[in-house]
Parts: sequence; C-alpha cells; structure tokens
Amino acid sequence: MLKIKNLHAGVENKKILKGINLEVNPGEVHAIMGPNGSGKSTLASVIAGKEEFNVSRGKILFEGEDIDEMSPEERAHNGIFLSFQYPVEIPGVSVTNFMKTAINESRKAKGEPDMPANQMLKLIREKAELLEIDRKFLSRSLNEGFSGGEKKRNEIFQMAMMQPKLGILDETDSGLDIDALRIVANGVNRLRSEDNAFVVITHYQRLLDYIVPDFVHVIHDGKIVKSGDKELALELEEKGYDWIKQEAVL
Ligand SMILES: Nc1ncnc2c1ncn2[C@@H]1O[C@H](COP(=O)(O)OP(=O)(O)OP(=O)(O)O)[C@@H](O)[C@H]1O
Repeated sequence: MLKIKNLHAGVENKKILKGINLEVNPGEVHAIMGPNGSGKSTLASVIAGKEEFNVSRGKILFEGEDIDEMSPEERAHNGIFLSFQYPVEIPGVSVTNFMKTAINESRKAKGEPDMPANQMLKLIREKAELLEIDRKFLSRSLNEGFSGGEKKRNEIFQMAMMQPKLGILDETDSGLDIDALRIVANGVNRLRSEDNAFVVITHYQRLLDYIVPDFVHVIHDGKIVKSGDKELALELEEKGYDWIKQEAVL
C-alpha cells in the first residue's frame, strides 16, 4: 500500500529525513518510535503532503503511484488520513455537520454525488456506536472547548467516518492520559481490517500494549535505525534509546 524509498526531506536548509525506507501492507499496523526531534512527525507530515516540507530525494508510492505531485487534499481523497491535520475550532458547526461536509467534499473530488442523507445518518450512527460516542457529543461545536480526550474522540471519529486506507496517527506530543490512550487504541483496534493499515507514531510504549503493532520502527537522526516487533517497544521502555544511537553509529 505504502512504499517509501530512500526518502530525504526537510525544511528550507535543514535536512530532517535522511534516507527513510518503509513498506506498509494492507492489514498491518506499524508503530514509529524514537527520541525527540528524530523526525517522526516530519515523516507523517511528508506522507500527508504538508507543504512546508520539501522532498529532495527518494519516493513515496501509495498504491503503486508516486504521490509527490499530489496536494494534501488529493492525498486525503485517495485514502491517506493524518490525525490532527485540521485541528480547527468552528463555533456553530457541529461535529456531525463538519463530517458531512468533509465526506461530501471528498466524494465531489472523486466525481461522486453527495451521500444521500439517510445513508449519511446510518454511517454516523454506525461509527458512533462502534466507537461508543455519545449522541450529544456529535451535536457539539467542532473542537470548541473540547478537552484533550474529547479532541481524541473527535479525531478517531473523523478517521472512522472517512474510512481511510492508511491512517497515520501522530501521538508524539498529544499528552495522552490513560483515557485518551484507550480512546485511540480502541478506535484503531475497531477500525483495523485486512484492507486498511495504520502508522502510529508514539512515545508511549503503553499505547502499544493496547494496539499490538505488527512492526515497530525506531527513527534516529532522520533514519530508521532499527525495526522489530512489539518486543522492541518493550526493550526501548526498559533500556531507553542510547543503545540504539550507539548501534546506529557503529
Ligand atoms: N517547520 C519546521 N521548521 C524548522 N525545523 C523543523 C520544522 N519541523 C521540524 N523541524 C525540526 O526537525 C527536527 C525533527 O522534528 P520532528 O517534529 O519531526 O521530530 P519528532 O521525532 O516528531 O520529535 P518529538 O518526538 O519531539 O515530537 C527537529 O529538530 C525540529 O526542530
């Protein structure tokens, strides 16, 4: 689904990613960990197409297609979802209405008609139930006065509604408490299927007790320096990152 080959990217004169290789197949969950400032969020942003970053070398293929020229919106319409890409607060626009607009925009971009109202309602009900979201929450103004946990719930609800092929969750600086951790983990677990894939960027080994990843990768200084399974996350929890940094130098 996603193939990243020798990706080099940065901002202006600063090189941040220095040769990332990563392959994500349908049905897989990949966790990305690594010390502060190693390039994790940048990787998420570059996959999503955020314009402040430049790709200087390498390629990102999504379903076999080079996405370099695609705008963030086109990438989203093609099935790439990045959490918190649009953390906007819109007074007077409910969570539900925002989602209706987002879904119909995406359909319009693909040349499809608006989703019929009854189908939309069914989808909203189904996803709200799946994620145990209270009806009252759906009528609140988007992000206005949301607590950290409510923002997470909204984000996971957005992901559920958009039904992306690839969901990228950047949890590195989101200050997840135990409830938010469960919201994210349950959301991913319930949405996981053989047809979609998730990349979860996190500092929280604990999150990976709930979402069991197929692969764990460690980024250091813009490169993936170690990959393994969930045991690697436990090892990192125990030993920290120094041994990995030393291995990377050797
Ligand atoms: N827009 C930007 N302009 C300048 N430097 C940036 C920008 N975005 C990221 N960087 C720098 O690139 C490096 C990698 O940042 P990034 O946010 O990708 O790291 P991270 O691994 O996600 O870190 P953390 O774990 O602290 O969230 C850092 O040195 C950061 O200061």
